[in-house]
Amino acid sequence: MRDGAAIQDQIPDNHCFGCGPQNDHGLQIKSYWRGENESVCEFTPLPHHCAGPTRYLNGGIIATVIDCHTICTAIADGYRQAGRDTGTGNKIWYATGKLEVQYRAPAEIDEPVELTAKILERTERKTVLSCELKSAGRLCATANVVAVRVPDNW
Ligand SMILES: CCCCCCCCCCCCCC(=O)SCCNC(=O)CCNC(=O)[C@H](O)C(C)(C)COP(=O)(O)OP(=O)(O)OC[C@H]1O[C@@H](n2cnc3c(N)ncnc32)[C@H](O)[C@@H]1OP(=O)(O)O
Repeated sequence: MRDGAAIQDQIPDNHCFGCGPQNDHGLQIKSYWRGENESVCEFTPLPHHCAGPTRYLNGGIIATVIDCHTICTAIADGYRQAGRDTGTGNKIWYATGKLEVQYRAPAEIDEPVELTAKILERTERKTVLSCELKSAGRLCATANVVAVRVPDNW
């Protein structure tokens, strides 16, 4: 279950490698709200996203999709807290202040990965989130992320 349009398709001017619709060479992940404080994302790896062994997903790609899914969730939440639809009015941006990933099991390269992010805490300047990444139903990575609000000229 997921709510509404993809968060990334509502955030303007995003050229990020992991989540920017404007980046033709990027991963272009898509995240969706699932209720008030939770969001989900499904990403299908390509063969060249592999680790050393070709059957497993590269750890940097795992960190990137977690980073982008959680930061885009923080951005969309910033708009929600301001009482606006995502992407409307003055731009709201967050950058990654902290990204702590624990790799618990290898993720299969030929299976989609499923991410679930949860907002744990929010203040004026930062949003703290947790994230789980699963592959074929198995928990492969967990993360703690601090998203810090940054100005438009960051
Ligand atoms: C136009 C902008 C575009 C932005 C890109 C969007 C692309 C779309 C999505 C892209 C998706 C991909 C996204 C990417 O890849 S973003 C690219 C990767 N990230 C970076 O390059 C960030 C580089 N760092 C900075 O710019 C600054 O250091 C930041 C902005 C992070 C903080 O700046 P500053 O130091 O001035 O902030 P502050 O001192 O006022 O603190 C504010 C609050 O934050 C808390 N805190 C700070 N750091 C940390 C930390 N390390 N751990 C824990 N907490 C931390 C701090 O305690 C305080 O909390 P509190 O004490 O108030 O409770």
